[in-house]
Amino acid sequence: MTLFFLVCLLDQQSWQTQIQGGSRQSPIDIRSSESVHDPQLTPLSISYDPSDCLQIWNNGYSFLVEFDDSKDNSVVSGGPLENHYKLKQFHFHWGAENNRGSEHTINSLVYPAELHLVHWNAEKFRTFDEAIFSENGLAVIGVFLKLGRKHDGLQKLVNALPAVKYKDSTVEFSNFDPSCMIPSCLDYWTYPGSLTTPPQTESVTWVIMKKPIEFGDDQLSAFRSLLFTPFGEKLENMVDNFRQQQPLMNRVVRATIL
Ligand SMILES: NS(=O)(=O)c1ccc(NC(=O)NCCCCO)cc1
Ligand SMILES: [Zn+2]
Repeated sequence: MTLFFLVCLLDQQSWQTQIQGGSRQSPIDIRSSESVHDPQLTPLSISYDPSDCLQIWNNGYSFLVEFDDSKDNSVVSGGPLENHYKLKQFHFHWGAENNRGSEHTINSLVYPAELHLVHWNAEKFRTFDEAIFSENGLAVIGVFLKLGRKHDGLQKLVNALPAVKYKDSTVEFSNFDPSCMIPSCLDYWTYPGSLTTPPQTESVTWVIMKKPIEFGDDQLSAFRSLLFTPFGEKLENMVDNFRQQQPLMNRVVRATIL
């Protein structure tokens, strides 16, 4: 009987591959005991220029804080990355309730929210849109958020959210340093994956920070007060904008031992 169920499971996973057309989809559940400590993983080098910050855009799925990627001032390199990658935007995923919200999970532990800092390989590709569809095109840093003390650095962003309540709204937003949302401990997991929303292209090197940052209940409530819907349409709160975990398939998650 066991062999029968094993065959069904493998068939189901191969079926999922056929349906989703991918063998390296994101997010995943990271099983820390199965991750491989890789001594060759160097620390990440993260350098952001607050003056590159341009605007906030409610795209009807999350709110994106967008950066000027025409210069080389806001970049990440090192760690698992062969090249330097430019910051394009950052956004969050969160739940309607505190027991869900993050896309990645750690040993099935869910956080109430997850930050994604989206970077593209400016050494190999000319534009972000080209990089999205290319191997080694993107590097996304994931940071978990847990409820606790108010995050002072995040408050400037929270105060601007009412201006982008509705889908397709934008507001000018400048002089914000995303470094304030990087944990002081730079330990991370890394694995090859995909975008978690369409086009879900398998072009992402994921770097998931091991330690969460803290933010306050009121700050999470401000996220939940955004709307999926445009002005004049039925009010639908922007919540539960996360994807379910995907099969690990034939992948290894590597971990630092900083
Ligand atoms: N959640 S995630 O994996 O970090 C992610 C990041 C970017 C995107 N997509 C994106 O930036 N698209 C901009 C335009 C796509 C095609 O032109 C989707 C998901
Ligand atoms: Zn995301």
